[in-house]
Amino acid sequence: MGKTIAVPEKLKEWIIHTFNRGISPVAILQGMVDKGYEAKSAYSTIAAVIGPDKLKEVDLNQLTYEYEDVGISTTNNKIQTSDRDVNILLKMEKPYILYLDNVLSSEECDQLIQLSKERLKPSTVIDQRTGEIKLATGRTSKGTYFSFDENELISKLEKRISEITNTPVENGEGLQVLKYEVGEEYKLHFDFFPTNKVDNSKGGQRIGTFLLYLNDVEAGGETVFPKVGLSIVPKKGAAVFFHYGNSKDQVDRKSLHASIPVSNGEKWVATKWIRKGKIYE
Ligand SMILES: O=C(O)CCC(=O)C(=O)O
Ligand SMILES: [Fe+2]
Repeated sequence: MGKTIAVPEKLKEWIIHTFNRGISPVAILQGMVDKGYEAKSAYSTIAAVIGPDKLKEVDLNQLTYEYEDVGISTTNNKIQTSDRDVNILLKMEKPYILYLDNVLSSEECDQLIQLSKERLKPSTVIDQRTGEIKLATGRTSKGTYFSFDENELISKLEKRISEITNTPVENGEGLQVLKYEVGEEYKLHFDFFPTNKVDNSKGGQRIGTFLLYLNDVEAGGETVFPKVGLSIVPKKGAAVFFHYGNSKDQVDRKSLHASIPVSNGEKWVATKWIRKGKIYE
């Protein structure tokens, strides 16, 4: 026989009301955990009110993120790499975020933009009337990838990122460069993979993102973390590093983020997603 638990009347009403509004039991559970309920007791409470079968898919392990030491020493207000001193402008613990300046020189930013420009292909669409491929109007967002160790500049940056983040270069995915024009954005998202879609043969889950700002943006284009009300203003040569995966394969949902629309000028960024283990041999 299952344990009977006494659920306060108000809480019971709230759970039933929320469930009847179409909110999924998992979201109700997440909401209770976010409000401070312990995951297991929130689970038993909801199970007692609407039935345990509704919570079958829930992975309790993913409900509360355990913060671990990321292994980056920040006591000197800077991080020393073999070719550069990087300044720490901001530190946040939960989620773990560092805003760093002087990560790239102005020349390195320009070089990376230049190299990317050559490979950005204008977005195309198929003309619905004639079937011909034509340039898309209004869709100007573009991106490109550099493969691991692709050229001298990329290798130098990969080494620097690895030293700053204290992760092996082999854990980093190929650098992605994105260009946003006025009005373009990157809507709210997580960078980690859905926890049931992790490929352990390729380094496993993503655990961190190293985002480099390659130019100064005239207006807009901030990287925002709405769960903690943080907005990072792009600055040429600066970078934001956020960490969201631990040794228990949990992911930090506080790392939700977006790039808000550019309102004036353009925005260039380079992203390196870092996995838990080695992607390449
Ligand atoms: O451009 C930004 O500020 C955010 C980019 C981003 O979230 C990503 O590349 O995953
Ligand atoms: Fe992202």
